[in-house]
Order: sequence, then structure tokens, then C-alpha cells
Amino acid sequence: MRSFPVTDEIRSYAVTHGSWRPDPVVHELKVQTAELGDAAGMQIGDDQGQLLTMLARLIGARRAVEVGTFTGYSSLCIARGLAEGGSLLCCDVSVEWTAIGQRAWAAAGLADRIDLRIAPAIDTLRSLPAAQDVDLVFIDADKPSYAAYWAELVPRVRPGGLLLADNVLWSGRITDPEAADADTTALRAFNDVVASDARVEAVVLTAFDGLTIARRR
Ligand SMILES: C[S@@+](CC[C@H](N)C(=O)[O-])C[C@H]1O[C@@H](n2cnc3c(N)ncnc32)[C@H](O)[C@@H]1O
Repeated sequence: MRSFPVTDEIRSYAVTHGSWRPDPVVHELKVQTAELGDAAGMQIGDDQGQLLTMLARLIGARRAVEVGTFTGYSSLCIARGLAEGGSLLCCDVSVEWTAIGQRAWAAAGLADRIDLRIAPAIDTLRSLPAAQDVDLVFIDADKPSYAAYWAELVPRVRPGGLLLADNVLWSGRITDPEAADADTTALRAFNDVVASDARVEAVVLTAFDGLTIARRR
């Protein structure tokens, strides 16, 4: 088994050898996000963004749901991978952060594909129709609610659809016996829920901050 530390240089090399390289819209979005200070660390990287686009393309996603939008970069990556006529429902509680995203989506010509709901995500998800017609889900919000989001979303994902959950290895703290904070504890419980859920088949990528990819049976 080979593994090595992924430096910024390696990540940049990888991204420039993939499709969907950062363009001026993405550059401006990153500049505005960086101005937020520490919060900017919540934004996914370009390599993960390319993967989101590719996964959406691979399954021909038309209906997608994102839980945790922040300044809209992951949403932009999902939206650009949607099939013609596709739509993305975005859930967040921050008007300030998502306003940055809305400007980027408009500049990228993707605004008409994205429906932003400002409310606690659990309320938005519970208000969705029960129909099993969602193709792709990306969970990247408050960690203690991951299991509740999962419970709402799994029944709504169509067979062959994907549920993705970010940060599931939590910078390695997930296996640190000294780590007993609420987020780490919740992520451990969430990972156990996914691993024992017979409705999906799942893999936990050790890339990024840990990404679960679960395929609905
Ligand atoms: C890690 S950030 C999302 C990052 C984003 N996916 C990206 O890559 O740019 C988490 C987001 O979840 C949102 N959030 C936290 N608690 C929430 C809740 N209960 N309901 C909806 N959104 C929530 C925060 O406002 C924040 O924007």
C-alpha cells in the first residue's frame, strides 16, 4: 500500500490535470471566502470539488440536495455536474455566507439550477416530499445532526443514487481515544450508522477530511 502527504503543490498538480480547473469565478469566490478568516477552512478543496462534479456526471444526477452550503463552492461543483434540467436544493442557516455563493452561482450561469433554503436543514429536509427521487446528496453541515440528516435523506434517494458525507475522519480525531468532544463523538456514531445500514453500500475515502460515498441499494 502506498501513501504520502498531499502537499498544496501535489493538490495543485492534480487539479490542473483534471477537468473543471478553477476559473475566474471560482478564484473570486475563494478570495471572498478567504476574507472571512478562519471560517474559510470549511470550504472544500478544488480536488474534492472536481470529484463532486464527476460523481454527479457519472450517475446522470438531475435532483441533488446539499446540506451545508457556506459560500457556495461545493454547490457550484455539484450544480455544474448536473444533467440538463437538473436542480440542486441547498440548505443553510447563514444569509451572509450564502449571499457570497449566490453571486458566484450567478456569475457561473448556474443560479437557475440552485434553490437555496435558509432554515435549519432538518426542517427543510422534513418538508421535502417523501418521493424516492433524489439522485445525489452531499452532507457537510453541523456534525451532531449528520445522523438525523441521513435518516431523512436515505429514504428519498433513488436506487443507484449517492449519499456523500464530508469530514467523516475529522482530521484523524475519529480514532483518537483522547478525542471525546461532541463533533467527534457524533461523527463516530454517524459512521457506525452508515456502516450498519443495509439500504446502502458504502466506502469511506481517506482522501480530503474523510468522505463517505454511499450508494443506495
Ligand atoms: C462546512 S460548512 C459547508 C461548506 C461547503 N459545503 C463548502 O464546501 O463550501 C458548514 C455549513 O453548514 C451550515 N450549518 C450549520 N448548522 C446548520 C443547520 N443546522 N442547518 C443548516 N445549515 C447549517 C453553516 O452555516 C455552514 O455554512
